[in-house]
Amino acid sequence: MKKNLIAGEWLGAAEAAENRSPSDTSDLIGLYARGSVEDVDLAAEAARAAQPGWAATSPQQRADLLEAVAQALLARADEIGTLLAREEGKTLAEAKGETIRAAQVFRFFAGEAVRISGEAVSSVRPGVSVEVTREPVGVVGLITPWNFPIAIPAWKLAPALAYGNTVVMKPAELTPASAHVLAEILYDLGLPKGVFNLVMGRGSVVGDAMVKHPQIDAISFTGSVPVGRALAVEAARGMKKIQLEMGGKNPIVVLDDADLDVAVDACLNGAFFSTGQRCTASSRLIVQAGIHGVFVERLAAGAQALRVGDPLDPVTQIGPVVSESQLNSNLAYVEMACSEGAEVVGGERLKGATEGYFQRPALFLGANNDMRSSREEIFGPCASVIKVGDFEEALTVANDTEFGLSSGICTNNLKHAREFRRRSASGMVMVNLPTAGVDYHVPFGGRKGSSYGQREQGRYAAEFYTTVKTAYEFAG
Ligand SMILES: NC(=O)C1=CN([C@@H]2O[C@H](COP(=O)(O)OP(=O)(O)OC[C@H]3O[C@@H](n4cnc5c(N)ncnc54)[C@H](OP(=O)(O)O)[C@@H]3O)[C@@H](O)[C@H]2O)C=CC1
Ligand SMILES: O=C(O)CCC(=O)C(=O)O
Repeated sequence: MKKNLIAGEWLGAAEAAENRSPSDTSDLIGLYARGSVEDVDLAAEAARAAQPGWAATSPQQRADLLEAVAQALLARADEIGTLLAREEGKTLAEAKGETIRAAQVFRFFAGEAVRISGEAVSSVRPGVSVEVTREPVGVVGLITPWNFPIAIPAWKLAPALAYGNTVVMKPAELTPASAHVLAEILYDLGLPKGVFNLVMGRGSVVGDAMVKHPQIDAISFTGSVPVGRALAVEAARGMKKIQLEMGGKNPIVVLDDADLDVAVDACLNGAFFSTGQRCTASSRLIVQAGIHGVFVERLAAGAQALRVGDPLDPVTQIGPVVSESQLNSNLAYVEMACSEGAEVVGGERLKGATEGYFQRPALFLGANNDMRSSREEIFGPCASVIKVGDFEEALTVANDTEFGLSSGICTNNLKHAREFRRRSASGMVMVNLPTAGVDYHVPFGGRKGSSYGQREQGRYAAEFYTTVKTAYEFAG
């Protein structure tokens, strides 16, 4: 059994969860400890005890540690990428890319650790000086999803450690292996005990205990809207800081003047790569009438030509869906789109060489924005195609959603590109690019029902992982 890392020790558990590959259910990756409420207690206490010491380390020590993690991830990118592809199902190229991205995140925050700064401000009172500084929040709880099993832990953990916090982390039970490797790397690098604690297990047990724990000061969560909302209520009860990254129903507008190749590539990539299992996936393709016919023809041909299969086979472009329940949910949305009047192309379950959860990418043609299949996040390889008359209608439809994570436009018209960037009600806007696939060093997050609290990633991560102190001094 792979064990939890709590207070610097590897601790087993009474129960273990099987980690099986979604592309081959006979491939048992391993048994992973299923932690308990008591494990959360131990981890939170250990993190609390370790926090003052960790905050007192020099920025250079923390930077060196984060840089060493980056190097370890890079040195093992092939091995970790293969493990990640096996446990989550994204292709080997995507999984290796994600591992490298995790390393880049650690390297970025190694730099940030030595750049923590404040402000000296003139007081309005004579003889008084004012200084604004940043301090760690304390103990942070990180609850991470299955769709980016190493990058999301990395972009929560690296800033947490860089700014002097200690951590209790719970990865998704579907994909604990990548997070476990991260824990092994930190352990092998000799991180002081209690600074980083890994508690694997069920969200309803471990995650729930984390958000309720009095020794955990802040929670950073990525996952579904219902769980995120429930955590926010619980965090408010305990007066904890909280940051939520949740769903999306991200639009790409394709205008008549778009470069057809660029638009088709952006939509295929945004909608279907990583099996559509990205909160930034392009799930609503909003297409102007003049280009609609030729665009749909090219898009449908492209979607049907995508090679679905074993993520470890280098020719595969689309891996399996992550789990049977997610596949069943996707298939129900395919049926729903059909019964709502859309013309469905693809979307059926595929038989692979192995027993896995393979699904052909699905397009819901002739959809409108009122259909449930166009409004609810599916989180699979499914995209609605919605025809519109002009730019204004496209923008209105794009913004007509309870979400607001990422949005995109394909156009060669500078005025429309600029207008879209200005008036899109989303946290991230892409021009001639897929809505998914973001840089690691700039803020990530959305508006409306997609996100809550401060932004993740880049320098903006400091807003969540630090707290500001304003000090006044009278020099006499
Ligand atoms: N924004 C995003 O990137 C993601 C969005 N999603 C959306 O969520 C849907 C369902 O996916 P799912 O994995 O079930 O998402 P969840 O929100 O259930 O899971 C995300 C994380 O939260 C944990 N969790 C679950 N329940 C609780 C709880 N009561 N208290 C604290 N933590 C909890 C999970 O643990 P565990 O899984 O171990 O039980 C996991 O670590 C997807 O179809 C998709 O729409 C999913 C993943 C990522
Ligand atoms: O699009 C990306 O690069 C990141 C997506 C993401 O963070 C997510 O799906 O949770």
